[in-house]
Amino acid sequence: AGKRSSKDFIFGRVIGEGSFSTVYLAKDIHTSKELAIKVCDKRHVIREKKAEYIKREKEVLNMLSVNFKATAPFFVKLYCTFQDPDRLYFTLTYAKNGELLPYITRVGCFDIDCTRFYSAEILQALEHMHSLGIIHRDLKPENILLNEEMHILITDFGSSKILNATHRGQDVENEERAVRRRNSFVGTAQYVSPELLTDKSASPASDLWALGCIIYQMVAGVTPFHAGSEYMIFQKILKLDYICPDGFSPSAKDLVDKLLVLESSNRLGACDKEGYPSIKSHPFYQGMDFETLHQQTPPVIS
Ligand SMILES: NC(=O)Nc1ccc2c(c1)=C(Cc1cc(-c3cccc(C(=O)NCCN4CCCCC4)c3)c[nH]1)C(=O)N=2
Repeated sequence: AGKRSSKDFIFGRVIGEGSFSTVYLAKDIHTSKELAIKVCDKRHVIREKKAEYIKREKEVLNMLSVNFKATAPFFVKLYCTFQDPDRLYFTLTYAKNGELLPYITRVGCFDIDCTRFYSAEILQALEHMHSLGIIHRDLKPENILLNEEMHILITDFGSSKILNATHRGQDVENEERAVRRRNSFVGTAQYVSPELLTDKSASPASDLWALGCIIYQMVAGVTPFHAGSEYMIFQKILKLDYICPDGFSPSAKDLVDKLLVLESSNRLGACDKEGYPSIKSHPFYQGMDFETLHQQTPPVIS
């Protein structure tokens, strides 16, 4: 098939809103397949100087589909991109059951089986992403989607970072640190790691911090750091000011306490060489078979 255009699709309702994109449910008129199409307004992207983020998202989505891993199929796919004079279009996987967030809030909090299963799928996805040098940097339940079979699909790589494999000299490091200081990017307040707030240096351990926040949220029904303003949330993060309420599973608390560590290199898994064996071997995941998660029937969220 030649280059696609918006004429190849029937656009339906809005199923997602980003700061400079809108996601529509759409149907491919040739195959009747349902898709999600992320549409970016070119003028808005240019005015907000976000072209770099758009390019990065496309690069990361292509890396993830070229390096597909059967035991970690936990990412939206990018099928094709096209543009017209005013907009950019990304055709992506449609996740029929939408975002993970409403499932957590609707039932108040997850039981231990659901928390173990869904945090294990997120960990499996992080292991694969990080093995490719990709850091998500804005991991949160709104960016974790659920397909028809209720398995996760991670999305929104607009804030991600790709670590380059080549060795960098100190001068490059200094220059990059200067760029970071100018770089205003931080993720979503409740899930942002301390290092992103202080010296803007993101590492794969920044996603492990977000995983800790998400596990806490699944067990407690609320995020560990919450306050009336982003500024107050940041203060709580930098002081590690959170508590696990009574009744919080002791093994989940032990795991959360080992991920929500201010010094990124001291987080559980941060020093693992390949993947995250020290997180996978934590008692909270006792008996979990990470390699076959995608073939397991997810526990019913109730
Ligand atoms: N920033 C981004 O990249 N955003 C993206 C990218 C790709 C993508 C994306 C967002 C998607 C978002 C999405 C949203 C939804 C959705 C929106 C609103 C309602 C529902 C819905 O009702 N689903 C049925 C399950 N509900 C869930 C909530 C409790 C009641 C039952 C789904 C389905 N898929 C998607 O399917 N594919």
